[in-house]
Amino acid sequence: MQLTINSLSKTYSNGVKALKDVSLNLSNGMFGLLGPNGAGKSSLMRTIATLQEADSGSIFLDDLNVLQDKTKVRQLLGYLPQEFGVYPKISAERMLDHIAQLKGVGNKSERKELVAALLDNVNLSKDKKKSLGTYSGGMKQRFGIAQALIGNPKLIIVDEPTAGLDPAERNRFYNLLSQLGENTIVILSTHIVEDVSTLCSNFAIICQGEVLYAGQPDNAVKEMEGKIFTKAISKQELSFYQDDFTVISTQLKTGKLHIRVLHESDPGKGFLPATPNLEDVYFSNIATRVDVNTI
Ligand SMILES: Nc1ncnc2c1ncn2[C@@H]1O[C@H](COP(=O)(O)OP(=O)(O)OP(=O)(O)O)[C@@H](O)[C@H]1O
Repeated sequence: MQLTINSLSKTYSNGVKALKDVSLNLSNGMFGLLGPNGAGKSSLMRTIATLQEADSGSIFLDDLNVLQDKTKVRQLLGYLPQEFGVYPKISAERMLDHIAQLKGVGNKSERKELVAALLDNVNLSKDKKKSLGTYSGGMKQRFGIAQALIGNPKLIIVDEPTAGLDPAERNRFYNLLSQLGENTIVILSTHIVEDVSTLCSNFAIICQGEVLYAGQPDNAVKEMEGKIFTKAISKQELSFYQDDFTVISTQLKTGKLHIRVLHESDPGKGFLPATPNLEDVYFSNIATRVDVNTI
């Protein structure tokens, strides 16, 4: 399948331009949509999920016009929104059975089998009788994936799923997501660079409603080779370095400020060459729009 987004724009009634001429091409596999808070990720996800209108532009899932044929799109869609409410007193098993019924799985024994397979898939079988209100953040997210998988969706959208998960739960969630990508388009919206480097074969960086970069994580990192340099400085010197260099990240460690700069060639002045990573790609792109130095 192919998801083709062409020149999509959206301005909210308060004047915020959430999407500005966004164009992206997605194929089967995991696609990371990376951007800071307020970048426009959720606006894009909600538009693809047919939950809100765009002002202009088009989205096609193969030949299907997403912005017009909403009912057909919803039959192919699995959506895990950023915030989703659960009925606290109902068990995961009963809730999944109910959602499966709503999604048209009428036969009771078929539903039972489906729910058991889903619970097993997201590793919640042993907790299936517990009420959803007692679930941890990670368990809720895994339940969210289970409900999104009902009906064998061809397009799965997960909006910032790992925010707030502890490392073990995040790993469990990564493992679950990485099994999904092969025959479906999975769009993972996140502000966590590690989510993309761990899971995604393709990604885009979005900031202030615009796509700043689209490509493969490995290639993006390769393009940075020989251009990232690091130096430990005192905190007071930062503004001086910011005047002369593109400082893309700062990290305070044992009283020293470790800065990373983007520079076409060795800047000298005590800088050391550094091995680039996806965070460098991310910060060097968004540094053109927002202040990335947070001390
Ligand atoms: N319904 C709305 N009405 C007005 N402005 C909105 C609405 N929804 C979002 N915005 C604004 O649009 C911009 C993009 O928001 P959006 O939620 O799409 O970004 P995001 O990348 O998902 O951010 P976050 O990671 O914080 O969820 C922000 O400036 C936000 O305040």
